[in-house]
This record gives sequence, C-alpha cells and structure tokens, in this order.
Amino acid sequence: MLIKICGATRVADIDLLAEAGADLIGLWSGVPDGHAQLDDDAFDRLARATRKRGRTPVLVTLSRDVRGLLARVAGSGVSWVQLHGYQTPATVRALKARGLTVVKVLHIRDGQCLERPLINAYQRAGADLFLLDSMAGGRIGSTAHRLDPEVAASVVEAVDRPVLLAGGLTARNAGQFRAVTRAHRFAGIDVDSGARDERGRFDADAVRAIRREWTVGVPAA
Ligand SMILES: O=C(O)c1ccccc1N[C@@H]1O[C@H](COP(=O)(O)O)[C@@H](O)[C@H]1O
Repeated sequence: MLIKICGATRVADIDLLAEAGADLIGLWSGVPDGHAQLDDDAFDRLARATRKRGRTPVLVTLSRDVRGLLARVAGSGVSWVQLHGYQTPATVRALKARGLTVVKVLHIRDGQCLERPLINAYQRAGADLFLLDSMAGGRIGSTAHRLDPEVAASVVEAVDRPVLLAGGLTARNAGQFRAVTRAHRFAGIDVDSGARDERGRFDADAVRAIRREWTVGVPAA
C-alpha cells in the first residue's frame, strides 16, 4: 500500500517525509491561497528533491487549465497529477493523452459521493486511481474532517480503479478502516493534517506511526 503525505513546502520536509516512510509526496500548484501553494521555482526544486530521495512527487491541484498543468509537469518532470477539484473527465483524458498518471479526487459530503454519476466517465477517460476525500461543509481539502469508513467502503466497491483514502486520517483512526483496507481496490492513504505537529510542521513520529498502523493486516504488494 502507498503512503502519500501532502503539502511539502521545503526541502527539509522532503528529507523528513522520505526518511519517515512516505512513498508519494504531494506538491501544490494551482491551489490559490492554499497553505502549501508553491511558486514554479519552488515546485521544480521540491520535485527534484523528492525524486533524488527515491520518492514520487505528485502535483496536487484545483486547476482546470490543461495547458498550464502540462507546462508545470513538463518543467518539473513530475508524472503524477492529483486533480483535487471539480475537474471534468475531459481534463483527465487530456492529461492521460500525455502519458501522465492521473489521480481523480472524489469528494464525500454528508455521506454522499458528489461525483458518483461521473465515476464511469472518469474511468473511461483513463483515470488511474481515485482518491476519496471528505468535505467539511463546502470546503475542499485538508479539512481534518474524518472520512466516514462505511461510505468509503461503499465507494471502493463501486469503482473499478485502485483507491486512496483521505480526510482526517491519523495513526489513531486506522483501526476504524480495517474493512476498507482489506478491500481489493484499497491502494493506500493520503494525509496532510494528521502528519503535522501542533505548529503545523511535519512530524516524523506521526508519519512513522501512520505507516505502522495503516499497514496492519494489509498484504505487501
Ligand atoms: O487543504 C486544502 O486546502 C487543499 C487544497 C487543494 C487541494 C488539496 C487540499 N488538501 C488535501 O486534502 C487531503 C486531506 O487532508 P487532511 O489529511 O484531511 O488534512 C490531502 O490530500 C490534502 O493535501
């Protein structure tokens, strides 16, 4: 299973996350006013640092601007893109046409998957993975609002792609998701808030504990 930690902003973050066991590291571009939004130079520098440490950088974005996204991946050599907003299947198709690995986020609000009617269209467009994230009210992302394990299990059953879980995940709540983590489609987790200390800095012990608790009973790849 994959552990993705999201929102690195410094090379020191990459060092800490790589050492603590992150497989994928999320770098934000096209997240206006986001707490971890990077300018282009910082994005390229952190993408290089991530690859140098043998980890996979992931461009995390709300942008629907396909040209802009292609420019960003071309400039940085990043090949994974996480579409965290309400991008359409056409955006997924356009990125897949360039050979990128595309993770499409499905938003869970009040027990419902907002994009459920579009799941087949995203699959036909070539989405490689889905990522379930819980919304708090109208807010997208880093809500620290825990995903509902039963809703996650029902969406995982409904899709035909590997699934990452996100939304308020920590080492402490791993046990509540055992039914999902045993599912054939479960691919891993994505964490932002739960990997940080009270000052908002990444915490290596928290990341190690996340890896330890979330891999209990999950067959090795
Ligand atoms: O946090 C945001 O504002 C955000 C904006 C745009 C894209 C992603 C964002 N956050 C992502 O939300 C998940 C879950 O975070 P958490 O563990 O609940 O804090 C994670 O991928 C964040 O990077």
